Amino acid sequence: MSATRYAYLGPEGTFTEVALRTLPEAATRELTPMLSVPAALDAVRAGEAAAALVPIENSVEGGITATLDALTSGEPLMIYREVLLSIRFALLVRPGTKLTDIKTVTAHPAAQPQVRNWIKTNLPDVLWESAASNADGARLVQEGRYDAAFAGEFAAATYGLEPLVTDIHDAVNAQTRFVLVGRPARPAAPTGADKTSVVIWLGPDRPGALLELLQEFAVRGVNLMLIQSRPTGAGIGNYCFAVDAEGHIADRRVGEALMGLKRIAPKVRFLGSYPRAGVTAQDVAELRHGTSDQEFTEASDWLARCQDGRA
Ligand SMILES: O=C(O)C(=O)Cc1ccccc1
Repeated sequence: MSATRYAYLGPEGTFTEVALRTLPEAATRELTPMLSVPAALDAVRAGEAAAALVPIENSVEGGITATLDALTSGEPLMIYREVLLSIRFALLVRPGTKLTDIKTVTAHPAAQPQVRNWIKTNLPDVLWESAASNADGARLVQEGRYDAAFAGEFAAATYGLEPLVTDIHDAVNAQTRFVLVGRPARPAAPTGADKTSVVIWLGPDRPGALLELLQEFAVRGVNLMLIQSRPTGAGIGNYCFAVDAEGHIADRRVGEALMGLKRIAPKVRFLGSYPRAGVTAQDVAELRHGTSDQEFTEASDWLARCQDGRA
């Protein structure tokens, strides 16, 4: 693999590939499908790919744990972009298969909570087995290993299948969030609508430790967009916390919150500051009045004037 390639969760025909192709820079890169999220991230760590696009969160069940864990452990990596994609599944079958023929279905584990009700209504006795990705499930149906796969309708042609049912989605407006991950480097400059991701280890049992963590953000008016606990692997009760916060590490209040965390937590891993998908700087400014660096500077100048008797 060449170091300029972008890796992604493959094989060909995943939602991840569709998400990757929405990035303008993907048009100039060779795109290399990988069999799993850890394999895609390891290709980046090994310098075999410049970056990898992987699914990290969906609006139905939250964090995609395999991705969070692969970012939390191993050689550090950083997130440089995010992509949001609305997800609709199709039930892909070998040509000629009818709904009544289907005894087994497959897809990526993150697909299951998004189609569970549909299965209950339409295929109540079916056996579900997980696949490495939705396109991998389609490939397994082509091979005859399962009767049907939930995947993007666009994957049908690649695997010689046909969409028996389309537009399957238990939750309205189900979205999946993907992140473009590279080796650590300076984050892109703030855009005014940014997100910062960190993982925080709080150490052995200490009453109020999680509250202290949250306070570092709350007292500075930093909004949190995701907090997910993950086992550290060191036994029952040992967790770290993956946190997404609004803002950029170069924003004063976000930088100060991270410094606060560094002081109270035994270990903090900075996973990057990057532009938010689907939100503009104007949206953020309207929603978060009083939190920009400029407003901080004005308030601090006013305080200095008060202290000097010049207010
Ligand atoms: O990209 C894919 O096709 C995947 O397998 C990951 C996934 C799973 C569920 C919804 C969106 C993406």
